Amino acid sequence: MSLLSNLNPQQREAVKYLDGPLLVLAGAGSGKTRVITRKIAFLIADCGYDPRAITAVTFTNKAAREMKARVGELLEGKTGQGLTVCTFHALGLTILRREAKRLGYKPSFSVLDAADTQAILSEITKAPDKGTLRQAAAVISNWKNALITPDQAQQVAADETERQLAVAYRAYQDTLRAYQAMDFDDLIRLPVELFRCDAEAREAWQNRMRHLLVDEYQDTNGAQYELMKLLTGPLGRFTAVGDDDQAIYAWRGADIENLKRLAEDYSRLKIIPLTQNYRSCQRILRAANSVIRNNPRVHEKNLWSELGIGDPIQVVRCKDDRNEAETIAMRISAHKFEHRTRFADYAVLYRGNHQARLFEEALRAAKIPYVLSGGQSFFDRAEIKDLTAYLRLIANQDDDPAFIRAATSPKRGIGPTTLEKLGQYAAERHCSLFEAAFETGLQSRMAAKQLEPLIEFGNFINRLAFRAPKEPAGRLLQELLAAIRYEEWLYDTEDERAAKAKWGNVSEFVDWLSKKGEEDEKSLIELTQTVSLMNLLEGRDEAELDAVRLSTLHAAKGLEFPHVILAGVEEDILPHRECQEGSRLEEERRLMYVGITRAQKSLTLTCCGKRKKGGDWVVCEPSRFLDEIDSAELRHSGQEDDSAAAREAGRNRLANLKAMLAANK
Ligand SMILES: Nc1ncnc2c1ncn2[C@@H]1O[C@H](COP(=O)(O)OP(=O)(O)OP(=O)(O)O)[C@@H](O)[C@H]1O
Ligand SMILES: [Mg+2]
Repeated sequence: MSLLSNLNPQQREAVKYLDGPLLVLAGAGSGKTRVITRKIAFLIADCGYDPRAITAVTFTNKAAREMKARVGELLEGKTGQGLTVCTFHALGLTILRREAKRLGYKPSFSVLDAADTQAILSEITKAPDKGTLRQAAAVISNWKNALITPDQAQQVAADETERQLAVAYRAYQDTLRAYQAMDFDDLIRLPVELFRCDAEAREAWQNRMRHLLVDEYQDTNGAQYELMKLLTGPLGRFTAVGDDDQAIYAWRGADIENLKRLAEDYSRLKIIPLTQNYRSCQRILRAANSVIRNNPRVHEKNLWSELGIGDPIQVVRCKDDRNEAETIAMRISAHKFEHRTRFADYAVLYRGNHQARLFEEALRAAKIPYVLSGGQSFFDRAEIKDLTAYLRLIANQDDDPAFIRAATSPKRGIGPTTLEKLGQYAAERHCSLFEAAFETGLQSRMAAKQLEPLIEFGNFINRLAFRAPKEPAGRLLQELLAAIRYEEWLYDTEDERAAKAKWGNVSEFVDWLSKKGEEDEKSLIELTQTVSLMNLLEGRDEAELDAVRLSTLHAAKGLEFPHVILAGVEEDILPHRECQEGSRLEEERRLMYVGITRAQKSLTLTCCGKRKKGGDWVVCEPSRFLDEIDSAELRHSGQEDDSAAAREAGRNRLANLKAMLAANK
């Protein structure tokens, strides 16, 4: 197969174009991601590029894995060895691992996740509640993403609150440095800082990278854009693809202005639009177009499709949230039976994580297998965080948060008083907790009973740290778990069911790390840094299960499913209660657009008459976005009609369905 077959003329042009910077600006399902995958294979197989000279950036680790696999298939045996496909953060991590020393870091620095950084910020700001803390974290993160230093933040601070935040920002950065730790924003910000002031490093990376491809460009932030510019040099050897109508990460610092900036910064920028949609039936596409038309748009796109008209879009009104979940489960069962599909053909998408619980319950009750994405990550579980604390400390003994967590789980006689004394001593000596534990000065301040477990713990970590660079990660982990008697501790402190579940997670984590260590030939230290990144947006690899996908709208970006159920299409949910006007409402509308355009063959929108919120019933109204779809495309049904006749009809349908399912067994 030619690498240029099954592409339309515009796609083909985009794949072949190598004369300068290129932006493919096009609507959902128009084949942007396909252009990237093909172009990578084309550069390697037809243009003779060394795979090591090509980097592609995707939005999630999962998307990266899929893209890499797809390129592998396209290359049909030709080797793509050395090709980099990863997220912006993983790319930053790769750069920093090699260049850490130039920035005054050791290569085994820690990567902190959001929970760790919030804990540090909470110490610094003494924020009275979670809301204030989150806000402080957001302001600082925005500064970092806009490449504003603590000094500059102090200068531009508009009022006393901002001035205080700027002071906190500096303290926060100093703390991270003392811990030899970086947060997610640093993974982008620091390479930019390096490349801006170190011409040698910059040129080395520019020479190494012959072409950079960026998917979902509309959701990059200022720092990511700067990194892309610095990496691709003045010639702008890149292909960016994106859709301004799908920009849904402004709340995390993404800046849609980056699309405009591209045209301003590169006078030679070539822009290729794509207009044919290959994903969705016409009705779905018309609905998507009619919703997004209500946003003021710079780039009008009128997507069309040849995939037939398709079924009307179902709007199902449910009595309440529980009934919504049950209705969805029932409809999936019935639809699957009728159309002989797979569970994996269905996705239930929703605005907020809290909506997932009822869907999980209903699917479980109906014996429908499901996978959850965008929810609480596997890596956020307490038992996994305990283990990663050990790993982080083994890699980097300056990491105080990891020290505290590892030293106290399982309990080993290092209590709060010991830690407080140790902390005071370390602060006076300007050293890490780990280092302080071994200092002779500490002995005069602590009883032997307190000191002993500290020294023992320190020696234990030292022994593992010595072996970590050389030995297989899996074996080391097994030994670690046995030595700290983690399983026993779980059974001592938790009830049996919880302990069993947690130990199951730990075992799975160890298997996962061992496998990854072998596959990628990575040491425990490198794996540890990667684990923090896994937290960012998604869970671990889901095996290829035949299961319904439960996902937030944000996490569904770039994906497609034959049958999509968009749940909770109600005022105060979608659009979200806090996003009722202006640019925030527009972002909600884009979220709705992203949701609709995930569907290939059928789309169902559900909404409830009332919902339980904090123990009380709240009356709900259908979303204004429903009114934006031409009513001729919609077919309404549901239980709003609570008459005896309607209930009777509902019961009959349920009985019929049960009979059908029984006959199918
Ligand atoms: N020329 C083509 N011929 C046939 N199928 C195509 C073509 N281009 C793309 N497709 C298919 O259309 C679907 C959508 O493509 P793709 O995911 O690349 O779109 P996209 O623009 O990246 O969408 P999104 O904006 O949602 O990320 C995929 O199933 C892809 O395989
Ligand atoms: Mg895509």
